[in-house]
Amino acid sequence: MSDAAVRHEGMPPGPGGSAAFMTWRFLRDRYKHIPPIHEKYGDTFLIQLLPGPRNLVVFSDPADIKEIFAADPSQFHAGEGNAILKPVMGEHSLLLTDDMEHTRGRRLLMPAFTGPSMRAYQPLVEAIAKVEIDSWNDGDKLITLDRMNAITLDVILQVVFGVTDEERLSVLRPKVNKMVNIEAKMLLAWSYPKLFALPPWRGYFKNQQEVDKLLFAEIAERRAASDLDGRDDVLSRLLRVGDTEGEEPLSDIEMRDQLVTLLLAGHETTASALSWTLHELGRNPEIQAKALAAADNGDDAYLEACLKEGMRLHPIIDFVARTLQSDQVVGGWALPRGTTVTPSIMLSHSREENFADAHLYDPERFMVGKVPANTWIPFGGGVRRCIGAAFSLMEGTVVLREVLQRYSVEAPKVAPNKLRNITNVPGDKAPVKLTARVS
Ligand code: HEM
Repeated sequence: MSDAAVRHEGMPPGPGGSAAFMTWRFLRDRYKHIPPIHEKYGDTFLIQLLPGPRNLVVFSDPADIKEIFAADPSQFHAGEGNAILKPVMGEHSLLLTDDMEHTRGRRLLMPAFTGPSMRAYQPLVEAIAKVEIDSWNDGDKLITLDRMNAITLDVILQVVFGVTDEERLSVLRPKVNKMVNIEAKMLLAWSYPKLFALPPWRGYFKNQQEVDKLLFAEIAERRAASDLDGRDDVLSRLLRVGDTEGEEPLSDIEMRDQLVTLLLAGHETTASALSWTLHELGRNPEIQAKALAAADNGDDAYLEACLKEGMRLHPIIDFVARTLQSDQVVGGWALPRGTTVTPSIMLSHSREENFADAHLYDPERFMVGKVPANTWIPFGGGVRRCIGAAFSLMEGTVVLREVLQRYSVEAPKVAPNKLRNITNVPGDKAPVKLTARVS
């Protein structure tokens, strides 16, 4: 038990009732169902979810969220909650591991995601965006989610995996696209392995084996490449780390698991953030006018603010989770071992005391020093904070700049939230009408 003071009796309040019904509501449309529960029960509440049922305590007060992110990671596990993804991501995935293996993965991966590396990735991201935008025309109805997904997939393949040869890319693209599309029914096979013998599960896993084969071949070839030291992609950087960090370098299987993790964690998330941002700019002409000027003047700070505000208003992932390995006092509540504590990103981002007129899209909030700590948390926090946060902000800013230099956008109607896999995407894929800008 931690030594923080207990301030409340028993478990936090919550809606009770059937766990099956709560689970169904949570999986189906939590964007609609969680806010009224928050309104009724306050900043901390308990919901029960299947299987189990297990207790999930949702937190939205910034002080409690700070406490969870700063807590001892050996007692607040994040990896075990993602175990369902093991058959795809692999047992060494950064998302799935805890304790020493997680610390090792983080230490080896981190250098590829810090400032100097970010600057090296920019020119290729820019080039990938330009190729996509060259295929657009004045007056087109652009399905932003699809087109942003095309860009972010190529960014992962070229900038992260380092595959730039067009012939290889055309083999990888459709296979990797199939792999990232993890529908709920695919997850069923992981609980009932006999399903693997039947279509569509058989097809999904055969495809995964083909992607793995290609990745192992790429890793082997790159290890032996004479130009490894001069290469800028993430895979090459990961192959170079090891000895200097005082760690065994990543093995081929670890490398494969981390690459698939970066693909699954970094592709659709960044595409959704971009799609929501273009949608909001298309709904707010005055803000868009500022963003167009920022794109023309190289004012990346304003473009980044547009992206951050898009992620605030439309959290791409709506909560993160930590499972208690021992009895703990969290936010003044004495919670038993096994409880899952979840900082709610969705509720944090909609707090009026932190974000006045929280329902409005207003990038100005992110212009230097205005957002209080632990209130804007789209990337989670603590030792598990998204390792790709700086990467996705760099990528998103570059793509926005390239798009807005060439086109203004107009969004016909408000897009609904839709959960796809675990990502909050615009339900109608956020179409916009493109108008070419005269340069
Ligand atoms: C808008 C884009 C993105 C969003 C909203 C996002 C969000 C998140 C969130 C909420 C977490 C969990 C953090 C926690 O538990 O506290 C996470 C973890 C992670 N993300 Fe991202 N992410 C994005 C882009 C990326 C990119 C581009 C990459 C890599 C190329 C990436 C790789 C990862 C990895 C490897 C983890 C696991 C970190 C760990 O457990 O130590 N993400 N991300």
